[in-house]
Amino acid sequence: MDSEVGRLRTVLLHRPGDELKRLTPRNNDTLLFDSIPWVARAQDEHDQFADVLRSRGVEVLLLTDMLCTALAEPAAHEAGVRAAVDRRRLGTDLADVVSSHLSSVDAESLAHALIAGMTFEELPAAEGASLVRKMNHPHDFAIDPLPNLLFTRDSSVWIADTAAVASLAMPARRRETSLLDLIYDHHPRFADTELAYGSHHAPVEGGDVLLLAPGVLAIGVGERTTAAGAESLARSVFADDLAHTVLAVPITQRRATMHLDTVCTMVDIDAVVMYPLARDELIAYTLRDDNGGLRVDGPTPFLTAAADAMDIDHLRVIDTGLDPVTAEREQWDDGNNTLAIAPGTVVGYERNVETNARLEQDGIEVLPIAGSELGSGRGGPHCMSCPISRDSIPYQGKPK
Ligand SMILES: NC(=O)NCCC[C@H](N)C(=O)O
Repeated sequence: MDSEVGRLRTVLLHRPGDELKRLTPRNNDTLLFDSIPWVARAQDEHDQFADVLRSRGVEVLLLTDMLCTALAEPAAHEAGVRAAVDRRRLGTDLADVVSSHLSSVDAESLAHALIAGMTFEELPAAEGASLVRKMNHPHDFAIDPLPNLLFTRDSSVWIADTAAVASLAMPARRRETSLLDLIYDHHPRFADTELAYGSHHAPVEGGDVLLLAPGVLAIGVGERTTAAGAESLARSVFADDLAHTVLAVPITQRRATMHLDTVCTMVDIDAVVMYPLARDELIAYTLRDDNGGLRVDGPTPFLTAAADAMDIDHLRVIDTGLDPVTAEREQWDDGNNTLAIAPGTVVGYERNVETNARLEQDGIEVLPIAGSELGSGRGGPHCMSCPISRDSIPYQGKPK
């Protein structure tokens, strides 16, 4: 997979489940949701998203199904139990109880515990006293839920035929990558898949990684991905021959712009939808391999650096919204966060009326989906999808 826009063949989604039912007004900020979603409606909206993709010939893999299949293998089941049980939180006695309970349950129940977490009152009864059990409220989490698993773009990103497991920055999301490790290591579908990066490296989240063109990556550096992460992913993709140029793009460190894909996504081979303020302000450092070392040039304006690296005259930019206020509102509601399913065809939230109209005016087909509940986690179609296979795009470079 060498672009963000080649015809989408296979994508990994996560249909939200009981983990969303764990959100309360007391924990939603820590768990990175802006409000408490209506879970059944969020599931309907997600089903509609998956159906739109299927109707266009995309194979949709669901993370829970993939995890259950992976966990059917005994080694994966053991690794899953280890990933669920935090001995520092539970203490030795209770950790042993929880481990032995989870070791005895089937793959579906273990997957449920890994995704939806477990409260203290849901733990199995056991002989003997546990101070930890006594001193925690029954509704406290013994295993944290993972409501942000919905945003499969962030936990892993495919570059060429390689799956790069991310290194997530926020404590509420860190354990997600252990589930991706289980799937990529143990699901038969990925037996021959090369793996890259991983959670032991400096922070990189997939929503910051955009495949601008074959061999060209842009990596946002901001609230989630650090400069060390961008440098380390650049070294890794150069060493594996997955890219020749990486653009490290500083983005404002705040929630509205937590990832590069919140301000810019590709909608065609040579076009992006972009937040106007970002268009004027974004810069990029250009990283290339220098005989095993790194060469860093710039900064230069992002759009110039991108066109140079992509070897095209210029990158077409379609603005979010109509006026600055509409643009700000629609950027917040993920108007920029489109998922391309082919060059010039994208999925976008229906609520971003002005941005979608601009896209259509510029010849981009928009397949609208509802997102009133899904959007409460602050992520759109691009965040909610991890493309695994796309057709190659025709070479766009200028004739030499
Ligand atoms: N690529 C993205 O922008 N993903 C959205 C992630 C939203 C999630 N609630 C988070 O804060 O990480």
